[in-house]
Amino acid sequence: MTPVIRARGLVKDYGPVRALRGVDLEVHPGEVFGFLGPNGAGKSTTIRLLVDLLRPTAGTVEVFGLTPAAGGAELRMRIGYLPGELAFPARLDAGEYLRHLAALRGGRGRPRIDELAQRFSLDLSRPLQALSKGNRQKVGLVQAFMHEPDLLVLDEPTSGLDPLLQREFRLLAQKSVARGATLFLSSHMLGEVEEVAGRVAIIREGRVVDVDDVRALRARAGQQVLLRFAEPVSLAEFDSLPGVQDAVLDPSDGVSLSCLLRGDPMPLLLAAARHRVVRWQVQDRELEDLFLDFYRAPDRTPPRDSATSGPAGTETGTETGTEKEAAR
Ligand SMILES: Nc1ncnc2c1ncn2[C@@H]1O[C@H](COP(=O)(O)OP(=O)(O)OP(=O)(O)O)[C@@H](O)[C@H]1O
Repeated sequence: MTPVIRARGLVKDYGPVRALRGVDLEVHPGEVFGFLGPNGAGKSTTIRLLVDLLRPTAGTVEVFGLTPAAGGAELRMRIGYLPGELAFPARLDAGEYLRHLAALRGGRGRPRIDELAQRFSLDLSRPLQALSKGNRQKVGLVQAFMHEPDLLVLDEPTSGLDPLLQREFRLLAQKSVARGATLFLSSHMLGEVEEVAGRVAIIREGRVVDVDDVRALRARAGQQVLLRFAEPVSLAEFDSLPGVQDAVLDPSDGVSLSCLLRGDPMPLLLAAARHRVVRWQVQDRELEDLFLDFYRAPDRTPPRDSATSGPAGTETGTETGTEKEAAR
Protein backbone atom coordinates (compact mmCIF):
# COMPACT_ATOMS: atom_id res chain seq x y z
CA MET A 1 0.00 0.00 0.00
CA THR A 2 1.35 3.44 -0.89
CA PRO A 3 2.17 5.38 2.26
CA VAL A 4 0.20 8.57 2.74
CA ILE A 5 3.42 10.39 3.57
CA ARG A 6 6.90 9.29 2.63
CA ALA A 7 9.97 11.43 3.24
CA ARG A 8 13.48 10.30 2.40
CA GLY A 9 16.57 12.19 3.49
CA LEU A 10 14.75 15.50 3.64
CA VAL A 11 17.10 18.42 4.04
CA LYS A 12 15.99 22.02 4.31
CA ASP A 13 18.22 25.04 4.60
CA TYR A 14 17.08 28.55 5.38
CA GLY A 15 20.14 30.36 4.07
CA PRO A 16 22.92 29.31 6.40
CA VAL A 17 20.53 27.59 8.83
CA ARG A 18 20.12 23.85 8.25
CA ALA A 19 16.65 23.20 9.70
CA LEU A 20 16.32 19.58 8.51
CA ARG A 21 19.28 17.22 8.30
CA GLY A 22 17.86 14.19 6.53
CA VAL A 23 14.35 13.44 7.77
CA ASP A 24 12.92 9.99 6.99
CA LEU A 25 9.25 9.35 7.62
CA GLU A 26 6.57 6.94 6.54
CA VAL A 27 2.94 7.40 7.53
CA HIS A 28 0.39 4.77 6.56
CA PRO A 29 -3.27 5.17 5.60
CA GLY A 30 -5.59 5.54 8.59
CA GLU A 31 -2.81 6.27 11.09
CA VAL A 32 -2.81 9.00 13.66
CA PHE A 33 0.84 9.85 13.59
CA GLY A 34 2.39 12.12 16.21
CA PHE A 35 5.37 14.26 15.32
CA LEU A 36 7.11 15.34 18.47
CA GLY A 37 10.01 17.57 19.19
CA PRO A 38 11.15 20.57 21.16
CA ASN A 39 11.00 24.12 19.84
CA GLY A 40 13.17 24.56 16.76
CA ALA A 41 13.51 20.80 16.10
CA GLY A 42 12.10 21.09 12.58
CA LYS A 43 8.43 20.10 12.94
CA SER A 44 6.93 23.11 11.17
CA THR A 45 9.53 22.99 8.44
CA THR A 46 8.74 19.33 7.73
CA ILE A 47 5.03 20.11 7.70
CA ARG A 48 5.46 23.05 5.35
CA LEU A 49 7.36 20.79 2.96
CA LEU A 50 4.44 18.34 3.04
CA VAL A 51 1.95 21.00 2.03
CA ASP A 52 4.20 22.59 -0.59
CA LEU A 53 4.74 25.86 1.24
CA LEU A 54 8.44 25.07 1.07
CA ARG A 55 10.54 23.01 -1.30
CA PRO A 56 13.32 20.70 -0.05
CA THR A 57 16.98 21.58 -0.38
CA ALA A 58 17.67 17.85 -0.81
CA GLY A 59 15.83 14.57 -0.39
CA THR A 60 12.30 13.70 -1.42
CA VAL A 61 8.83 13.96 0.02
CA GLU A 62 5.67 12.36 -1.33
CA VAL A 63 2.07 12.69 -0.24
CA PHE A 64 -0.28 10.04 -1.60
CA GLY A 65 2.57 9.00 -3.88
CA LEU A 66 3.03 12.47 -5.42
CA THR A 67 5.52 15.20 -4.72
CA PRO A 68 3.56 18.13 -3.27
CA ALA A 69 4.70 20.30 -6.18
CA ALA A 70 3.45 17.82 -8.78
CA GLY A 71 0.22 17.13 -6.88
CA GLY A 72 -0.87 20.76 -7.19
CA ALA A 73 -4.40 21.88 -6.39
CA GLU A 74 -5.86 18.38 -6.62
CA LEU A 75 -3.51 17.10 -3.94
CA ARG A 76 -4.07 20.20 -1.78
CA MET A 77 -7.81 19.49 -1.88
CA ARG A 78 -7.16 16.12 -0.23
CA ILE A 79 -5.27 17.77 2.63
CA GLY A 80 -6.56 19.74 5.60
CA TYR A 81 -3.74 21.89 6.91
CA LEU A 82 -3.58 23.75 10.19
CA PRO A 83 -0.52 26.02 10.21
CA GLY A 84 1.43 26.68 13.37
CA GLU A 85 1.12 30.42 12.78
CA LEU A 86 -2.29 31.48 11.58
CA ALA A 87 -2.45 34.53 9.33
CA PHE A 88 -5.93 35.84 8.52
CA PRO A 89 -7.06 38.50 6.08
CA ALA A 90 -8.16 41.81 7.55
CA ARG A 91 -11.79 42.98 7.56
CA LEU A 92 -13.51 39.58 7.30
CA ASP A 93 -15.45 37.91 10.06
CA ALA A 94 -14.88 34.24 10.86
CA GLY A 95 -17.94 33.06 8.91
CA GLU A 96 -17.10 35.12 5.82
CA TYR A 97 -13.57 33.80 5.86
CA LEU A 98 -14.61 30.16 6.17
CA ARG A 99 -17.26 30.52 3.45
CA HIS A 100 -14.66 32.16 1.24
CA LEU A 101 -12.31 29.19 1.75
CA ALA A 102 -15.16 26.78 1.00
CA ALA A 103 -15.86 28.68 -2.24
CA LEU A 104 -12.20 28.36 -3.22
CA ARG A 105 -12.57 24.62 -2.67
CA GLY A 106 -15.52 24.49 -5.04
CA GLY A 107 -18.05 24.68 -2.22
CA ARG A 108 -16.69 21.62 -0.46
CA GLY A 109 -16.99 21.88 3.29
CA ARG A 110 -19.45 24.76 3.33
CA PRO A 111 -22.30 22.70 4.81
CA ARG A 112 -20.09 21.69 7.75
CA ILE A 113 -19.02 25.17 8.82
CA ASP A 114 -21.93 25.74 11.21
CA GLU A 115 -21.70 22.28 12.76
CA LEU A 116 -17.95 22.59 13.38
CA ALA A 117 -18.29 26.15 14.69
CA GLN A 118 -20.88 24.88 17.13
CA ARG A 119 -18.66 22.00 18.19
CA PHE A 120 -15.88 24.44 19.05
CA SER A 121 -18.22 27.18 20.37
CA LEU A 122 -16.92 29.57 17.73
CA ASP A 123 -18.91 32.75 17.09
CA LEU A 124 -18.82 33.08 13.30
CA SER A 125 -19.91 36.71 13.37
CA ARG A 126 -16.75 37.92 15.16
CA PRO A 127 -14.19 39.83 13.08
CA LEU A 128 -11.05 37.71 12.58
CA GLN A 129 -8.80 40.50 13.77
CA ALA A 130 -10.64 40.67 17.11
CA LEU A 131 -10.30 36.96 17.90
CA SER A 132 -8.33 35.66 20.87
CA LYS A 133 -5.58 33.06 20.32
CA GLY A 134 -7.93 30.21 21.21
CA ASN A 135 -10.66 31.48 18.88
CA ARG A 136 -8.17 31.91 16.06
CA GLN A 137 -7.14 28.30 16.60
CA LYS A 138 -10.78 27.24 16.34
CA VAL A 139 -11.09 28.98 12.95
CA GLY A 140 -7.90 27.20 11.87
CA LEU A 141 -9.30 23.84 12.94
CA VAL A 142 -12.67 24.39 11.25
CA GLN A 143 -11.02 25.24 7.92
CA ALA A 144 -8.73 22.19 8.21
CA PHE A 145 -11.53 19.72 8.94
CA MET A 146 -14.53 21.16 7.08
CA HIS A 147 -13.96 19.62 3.65
CA GLU A 148 -13.37 16.15 5.16
CA PRO A 149 -9.90 15.75 3.69
CA ASP A 150 -8.14 12.39 3.34
CA LEU A 151 -5.11 13.71 5.22
CA LEU A 152 -5.02 16.19 8.08
CA VAL A 153 -1.68 17.88 8.68
CA LEU A 154 -2.00 19.75 11.93
CA ASP A 155 0.77 21.85 13.43
CA GLU A 156 0.24 22.04 17.21
CA PRO A 157 -3.54 21.51 16.90
CA THR A 158 -4.55 22.02 20.53
CA SER A 159 -2.40 25.05 21.14
CA GLY A 160 -4.51 27.70 22.88
CA LEU A 161 -7.51 25.39 23.45
CA ASP A 162 -8.90 24.80 26.91
CA PRO A 163 -9.29 21.17 28.12
CA LEU A 164 -12.93 20.96 27.03
CA LEU A 165 -12.08 22.06 23.51
CA GLN A 166 -9.04 19.79 23.46
CA ARG A 167 -11.49 16.97 24.09
CA GLU A 168 -13.67 18.18 21.21
CA PHE A 169 -10.59 18.13 19.03
CA ARG A 170 -9.81 14.55 20.02
CA LEU A 171 -13.38 13.48 19.26
CA LEU A 172 -13.19 15.14 15.87
CA ALA A 173 -9.85 13.46 15.20
CA GLN A 174 -11.34 10.08 16.09
CA LYS A 175 -14.33 10.71 13.83
CA SER A 176 -12.01 11.59 10.96
CA VAL A 177 -10.02 8.41 11.42
CA ALA A 178 -13.26 6.42 11.57
CA ARG A 179 -14.19 7.71 8.13
CA GLY A 180 -10.75 6.66 6.83
CA ALA A 181 -8.66 9.82 7.13
CA THR A 182 -4.99 9.89 8.12
CA LEU A 183 -3.76 12.39 10.72
CA PHE A 184 -0.30 13.84 11.06
CA LEU A 185 -0.02 16.09 14.06
CA SER A 186 2.91 17.87 15.57
CA SER A 187 3.39 18.81 19.15
CA HIS A 188 6.01 19.58 21.72
CA MET A 189 3.68 18.18 24.36
CA LEU A 190 3.82 14.42 24.56
CA GLY A 191 0.73 14.08 26.70
CA GLU A 192 -1.34 15.75 24.01
CA VAL A 193 -0.19 13.35 21.29
CA GLU A 194 -0.36 10.32 23.55
CA GLU A 195 -4.14 10.69 23.79
CA VAL A 196 -4.74 10.29 20.07
CA ALA A 197 -1.69 8.96 18.28
CA GLY A 198 -0.81 5.37 17.44
CA ARG A 199 2.78 5.86 16.31
CA VAL A 200 5.03 8.71 17.15
CA ALA A 201 8.21 10.08 15.62
CA ILE A 202 10.58 12.13 17.71
CA ILE A 203 12.47 14.83 15.85
CA ARG A 204 15.47 16.50 17.36
CA GLU A 205 17.81 19.00 15.70
CA GLY A 206 16.45 18.28 12.23
CA ARG A 207 16.60 14.49 12.44
CA VAL A 208 14.04 11.83 13.32
CA VAL A 209 15.71 10.09 16.24
CA ASP A 210 12.98 7.56 16.97
CA VAL A 211 9.72 6.17 15.63
CA ASP A 212 7.66 3.89 17.81
CA ASP A 213 4.25 2.90 19.02
CA VAL A 214 3.10 5.33 21.70
CA ARG A 215 2.58 2.53 24.21
CA ALA A 216 5.99 1.05 23.49
CA LEU A 217 7.51 4.46 24.00
CA ARG A 218 5.74 4.66 27.32
CA ALA A 219 7.18 1.30 28.31
CA ARG A 220 10.65 2.42 27.30
CA ALA A 221 10.32 5.53 29.41
CA GLY A 222 10.65 3.07 32.30
CA GLN A 223 9.80 3.37 35.97
CA GLN A 224 11.29 5.28 38.84
CA VAL A 225 11.88 2.89 41.74
CA LEU A 226 12.40 3.89 45.34
CA LEU A 227 13.50 1.25 47.84
CA ARG A 228 14.05 1.50 51.55
CA PHE A 229 15.83 -1.29 53.40
CA ALA A 230 15.82 -2.19 57.08
CA GLU A 231 19.62 -2.18 57.18
CA PRO A 232 22.33 -0.42 55.13
CA VAL A 233 23.12 -1.93 51.71
CA SER A 234 25.89 -1.41 49.20
CA LEU A 235 25.29 0.52 45.99
CA ALA A 236 27.53 -1.94 44.13
CA GLU A 237 24.88 -4.64 44.58
CA PHE A 238 22.45 -2.64 42.47
CA ASP A 239 24.05 -0.14 40.15
CA SER A 240 25.23 -2.57 37.51
CA LEU A 241 22.15 -4.81 37.41
CA PRO A 242 20.56 -5.27 33.97
CA GLY A 243 17.76 -2.74 33.43
CA VAL A 244 18.90 -0.54 36.33
CA GLN A 245 20.14 2.97 35.65
CA ASP A 246 21.01 6.03 37.70
CA ALA A 247 21.08 4.07 40.97
CA VAL A 248 21.68 6.38 43.92
CA LEU A 249 22.06 5.35 47.54
CA ASP A 250 21.30 8.06 50.07
CA PRO A 251 24.69 8.53 51.81
CA SER A 252 23.06 9.91 54.95
CA ASP A 253 21.37 6.63 55.88
CA GLY A 254 22.64 3.97 53.43
CA VAL A 255 19.19 2.42 53.31
CA SER A 256 17.31 4.50 50.68
CA LEU A 257 17.98 3.51 47.09
CA SER A 258 16.45 5.16 44.04
CA CYS A 259 16.94 4.07 40.46
CA LEU A 260 15.44 4.06 37.01
CA LEU A 261 14.19 0.65 35.92
CA ARG A 262 13.76 -0.18 32.27
CA GLY A 263 12.72 -3.63 31.13
CA ASP A 264 12.83 -6.84 33.17
CA PRO A 265 12.32 -6.08 36.88
CA MET A 266 13.54 -9.51 38.08
CA PRO A 267 17.27 -8.73 38.57
CA LEU A 268 16.39 -5.77 40.78
CA LEU A 269 13.71 -7.73 42.64
CA LEU A 270 16.08 -10.60 43.36
CA ALA A 271 18.87 -8.29 44.50
CA ALA A 272 16.49 -6.38 46.75
CA ALA A 273 15.08 -9.60 48.19
CA ARG A 274 18.49 -10.42 49.69
CA HIS A 275 17.64 -7.73 52.25
CA ARG A 276 14.64 -6.80 54.29
CA VAL A 277 12.70 -4.29 52.17
CA VAL A 278 10.54 -1.87 54.18
CA ARG A 279 9.36 0.35 51.32
CA TRP A 280 8.95 -0.33 47.60
CA GLN A 281 7.62 2.48 45.50
CA VAL A 282 7.31 2.30 41.72
CA GLN A 283 6.20 5.15 39.53
CA ASP A 284 5.70 5.13 35.75
CA ARG A 285 7.84 7.76 34.13
CA GLU A 286 6.00 10.00 31.74
CA LEU A 287 6.74 10.13 28.05
CA GLU A 288 8.05 13.59 28.81
CA ASP A 289 10.93 11.99 30.66
CA LEU A 290 11.85 9.88 27.66
CA PHE A 291 11.59 12.95 25.53
CA LEU A 292 13.97 14.77 27.86
CA ASP A 293 16.36 11.82 27.64
CA PHE A 294 16.51 12.37 23.90
CA TYR A 295 16.81 16.07 24.33
CA ARG A 296 19.55 16.06 26.90
CA ALA A 297 21.56 12.94 26.19
CA PRO A 298 20.40 10.88 23.22
CA ASP A 299 23.06 8.21 23.75
CA ARG A 300 21.58 7.26 27.12
CA THR A 301 18.26 6.15 25.72
CA PRO A 302 18.25 2.37 25.50
CA PRO A 303 17.66 0.58 22.22
CA ARG A 304 14.14 -0.71 21.69
CA ASP A 305 14.77 -4.36 22.51
CA SER A 306 16.36 -3.71 25.90
CA ALA A 307 12.99 -2.60 27.22
CA THR A 308 10.38 -4.17 24.98
CA SER A 309 10.43 -7.58 23.44
CA GLY A 310 8.58 -6.71 20.25
CA PRO A 311 9.74 -4.73 17.25
CA ALA A 312 8.55 -1.17 16.74
CA GLY A 313 4.80 -0.98 16.45
CA THR A 314 3.98 -4.15 18.37
CA GLU A 315 1.65 -4.22 21.31
CA THR A 316 3.60 -3.95 24.53
CA GLY A 317 0.84 -2.92 26.90
CA THR A 318 0.51 -6.40 28.40
CA GLU A 319 4.21 -6.64 28.96
CA THR A 320 4.24 -3.30 30.71
CA GLY A 321 1.37 -4.41 32.90
CA THR A 322 3.26 -7.55 33.85
CA GLU A 323 6.33 -5.52 34.64
CA LYS A 324 4.30 -3.30 36.88
CA GLU A 325 2.67 -6.18 38.69
CA ALA A 326 6.01 -7.90 39.20
CA ALA A 327 7.49 -4.68 40.46
CA ARG A 328 4.70 -4.26 42.93
N1 LIG B 1 12.11 31.33 7.93
C1 LIG B 1 13.18 30.91 8.60
N2 LIG B 1 14.39 31.47 8.43
C2 LIG B 1 15.48 31.03 9.10
N3 LIG B 1 15.46 30.02 9.98
C3 LIG B 1 14.28 29.42 10.20
C4 LIG B 1 13.08 29.82 9.53
N4 LIG B 1 12.07 29.03 9.95
C5 LIG B 1 12.61 28.16 10.84
N5 LIG B 1 13.93 28.41 10.99
C6 LIG B 1 14.86 27.65 11.85
O1 LIG B 1 14.77 26.29 11.45
C7 LIG B 1 14.82 25.44 12.60
C8 LIG B 1 13.56 24.57 12.64
O2 LIG B 1 12.45 25.41 12.86
P1 LIG B 1 10.95 24.87 12.88
O3 LIG B 1 10.05 26.07 12.98
O4 LIG B 1 10.75 23.94 11.76
O5 LIG B 1 10.94 24.05 14.25
P2 LIG B 1 9.71 23.53 15.12
O6 LIG B 1 10.09 22.18 15.58
O7 LIG B 1 8.44 23.69 14.36
O8 LIG B 1 9.74 24.53 16.32
P3 LIG B 1 8.54 25.27 17.12
O9 LIG B 1 7.90 24.21 17.98
O10 LIG B 1 9.26 26.29 17.91
O11 LIG B 1 7.61 25.85 16.08
C9 LIG B 1 14.99 26.36 13.80
O12 LIG B 1 16.36 26.46 14.06
C10 LIG B 1 14.46 27.68 13.30
O13 LIG B 1 15.06 28.76 13.98
